[in-house]
Amino acid sequence: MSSNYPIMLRLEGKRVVVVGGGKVADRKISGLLGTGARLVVISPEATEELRGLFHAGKIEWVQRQFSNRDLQGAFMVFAATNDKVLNLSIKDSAEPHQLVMVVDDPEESDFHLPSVFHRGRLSIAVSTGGASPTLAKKIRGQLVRQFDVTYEDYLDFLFEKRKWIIKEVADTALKSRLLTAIASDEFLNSNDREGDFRRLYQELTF
Ligand SMILES: C[C@@]1(CC(=O)O)c2cc3[nH]c(cc4nc(cc5[nH]c(cc(n2)[C@H]1CCC(=O)O)[C@@](C)(CC(=O)O)[C@@H]5CCC(=O)O)C(CC(=O)O)=C4CCC(=O)O)c(CCC(=O)O)c3CC(=O)O
Ligand SMILES: NC(=O)C1=CN([C@@H]2O[C@H](COP(=O)(O)OP(=O)(O)OC[C@H]3O[C@@H](n4cnc5c(N)ncnc54)[C@H](O)[C@@H]3O)[C@@H](O)[C@H]2O)C=CC1
Repeated sequence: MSSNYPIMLRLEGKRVVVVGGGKVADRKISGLLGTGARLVVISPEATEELRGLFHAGKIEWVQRQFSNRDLQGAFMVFAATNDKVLNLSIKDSAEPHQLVMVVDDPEESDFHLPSVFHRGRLSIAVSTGGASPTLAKKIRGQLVRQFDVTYEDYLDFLFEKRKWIIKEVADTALKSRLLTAIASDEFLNSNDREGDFRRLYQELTF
């Protein structure tokens, strides 16, 4: 069995087409909100949530059955209807470069989704490779407790400090010591990260 290759996609401005407007389409769309993708749902029916998103201008809803031309210009496609034959034919009519997920056929899909949560810049994704989405969800629940909201501010601190270190510190040994130090539990749990960083920098440079 070949292994899957995890990546973090930047979808800003890209057309993402979800065919179907049921519970599964709904969950896929909610994971895509906030990515900046141009979200298009093609389906004669849609859930309450999807209708709400359409009325709020967050998604486009083409209220009719799927037609092959809907795939034009799509970067990513979810074949998420309750019609297995149609879902497969959507995959068949896509261009080879389009990323297609067939929600009821993992083997025919170019990708599948992990169970995800975000703490600001930190994203944690769990995948069981199709073995058990339920287990992926359960493991996510365990990690949510372990990686609490503290990480949100902490990641912002790391982001800013790392940018500063890369720009200001030329010495590679010092750079590496600083980057290692700020990624420690001491900084995670500190009440005064800025102060601790100043002190550490002084210790190491004077
Ligand atoms: C292959 C994959 C492709 C894909 O990405 O869709 C896929 C496929 C299928 N899912 C099915 C069922 C369920 N999926 C969920 C939930 C989630 N499914 C997700 C991902 C994936 N699902 C990919 C594999 C990920 C992995 O293995 O790690 C999550 C993680 C992410 C997301 O959807 O955003 C999200 C949890 C999010 C969260 O809350 O954290 C639940 C539980 C629930 O709803 O509570 C059930 C019912 C219980 C059960 O079956 O376990 C069926 C059977 C349909 C049928 O019975 O016909 C298929 C089709 C098949 O397996 O053939
Ligand atoms: N990958 C995943 O995470 C999961 C996948 N599934 C699979 O996903 C399928 C869909 O599940 P639900 O969303 O619960 O079904 P659903 O019955 O709630 O929704 C199906 C949707 O497809 C639309 N549809 C039907 N024919 C269409 C057409 N010709 N063109 C456009 N839209 C059309 C319907 O209007 C409806 O909105 C199920 O059959 C199941 O096998 C189920 C659970 C999880």
